[in-house]
Amino acid sequence: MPLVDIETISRAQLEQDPFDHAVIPRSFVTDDIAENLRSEFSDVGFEQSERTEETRSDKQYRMFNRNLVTAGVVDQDQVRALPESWQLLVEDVVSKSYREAVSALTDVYLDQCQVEARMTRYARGCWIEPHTDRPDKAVTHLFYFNDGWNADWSGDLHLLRSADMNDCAKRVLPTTGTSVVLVRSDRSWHGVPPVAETCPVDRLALLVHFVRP
Ligand SMILES: O=C(O)CCC(=O)C(=O)O
Ligand SMILES: [Fe+2]
Repeated sequence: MPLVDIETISRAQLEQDPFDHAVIPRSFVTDDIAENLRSEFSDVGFEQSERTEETRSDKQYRMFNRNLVTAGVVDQDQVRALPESWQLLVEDVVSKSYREAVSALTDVYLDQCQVEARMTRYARGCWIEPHTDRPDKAVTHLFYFNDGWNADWSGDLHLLRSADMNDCAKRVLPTTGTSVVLVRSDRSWHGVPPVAETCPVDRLALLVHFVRP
């Protein structure tokens, strides 16, 4: 039995403004499953990843990552160390039924794509500047795992009309069960402003990418 709600994902509403995306408030089969994944989100095994040079050729960011699936291959050493709920979730994100659900929702052909998946933690000051994602990332699915999120903490997902973080069409708080599907295009601007210094918790997410070979 999948943990992700295949029916809900495949039948979610694809919005066109500011670019093709869907916000899914309840992405797991039950609230108990979502809550269990939240409570078992890892707090070890993350590596800091940062790019903040002023002389820049690519997007700037700071976050902590734990890679679970790379180029379609599950990192068994990482995944075996996870609690059972997260092992099952990794099985879901590499499954055929999940891929078909995301394809049905987005109308993007994903059969040739390789799945990548990583857990991220954004501590205070972590962020990612506005970007559209690499062109080979056909579709991205972001799952969030915070037990509530105060809008004053910043660090929420911004869907943008341009490369300007202030040119924001929609904001999504990173609360448990919420997920967001983004269809990559030259217009798919999004970013996460820095998590506020007053924020008492890390921002927790699972990022799934369908990458064209
Ligand atoms: O964590 C998020 O909400 C977005 C992250 C993102 O856009 C990325 O890593 O490319
Ligand atoms: Fe992104």
